[in-house]
Amino acid sequence: MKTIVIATKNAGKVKEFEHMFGSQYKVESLLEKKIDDIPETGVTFEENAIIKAEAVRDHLNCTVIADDSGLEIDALDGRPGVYSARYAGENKDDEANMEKVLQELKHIPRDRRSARFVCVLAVALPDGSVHTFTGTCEGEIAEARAGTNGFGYDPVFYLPGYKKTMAELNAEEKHRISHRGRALEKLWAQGRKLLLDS
Ligand SMILES: O=P(O)(O)OP(=O)(O)OP(=O)(O)OC[C@H]1O[C@@H](n2cnc3c(O)ncnc32)[C@H](O)[C@@H]1O
Ligand SMILES: [Mg+2]
Repeated sequence: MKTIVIATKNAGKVKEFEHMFGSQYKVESLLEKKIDDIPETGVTFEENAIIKAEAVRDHLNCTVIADDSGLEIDALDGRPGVYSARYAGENKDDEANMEKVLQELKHIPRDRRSARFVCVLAVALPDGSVHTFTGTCEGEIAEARAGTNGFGYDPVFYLPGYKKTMAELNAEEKHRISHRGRALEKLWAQGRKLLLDS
């Protein structure tokens, strides 16, 4: 089976990639490789995805996929955005991040709680090229956490069409509509050849 390297140390993402690449690839991540933390110095998801993919590609000399993602809240002018992982502090605490968002939106009524998840996948190839694929998922910030599936901000991300938070969907349902699922769909449709040829 072919191996695909995902340049992430986020266990929640790894689980989703394992699910999505399914039987076709053996997924390896930075959880089991000795690679220093890569500073995410970009100001856009795309810049950060490219930084992570290229750094790991240059280190391992193979095809690498990186995922930079986050939550954009309209009432907060798009924050936390690229700072989603460290919104409440350097230790990347999902609970603290959600609490901060809920507090900041405490007095914001339902019709002004719109938000979206964004995911940019960057595929860096050994020939030096890099290709990006973007997916988004629209929703609202709930007034309280609900659900235990998924990871990160999923318990506070409410999907009006489903009357559930992202953390109340099962893995299949999340992948069908999520920012990551949609970005991967584009990668499959437009960039699959990149992976097959590499
Ligand atoms: O950089 P890597 O090593 O991949 O891991 P990370 O956790 O730092 O990942 P990002 O820099 O892309 O930051 C993403 C942030 O957005 C959150 N996030 C991304 N995708 C999500 C999803 O599907 N559901 C809930 N939260 C998500 C996640 O919890 C992080 O706080
Ligand atoms: Mg990160």
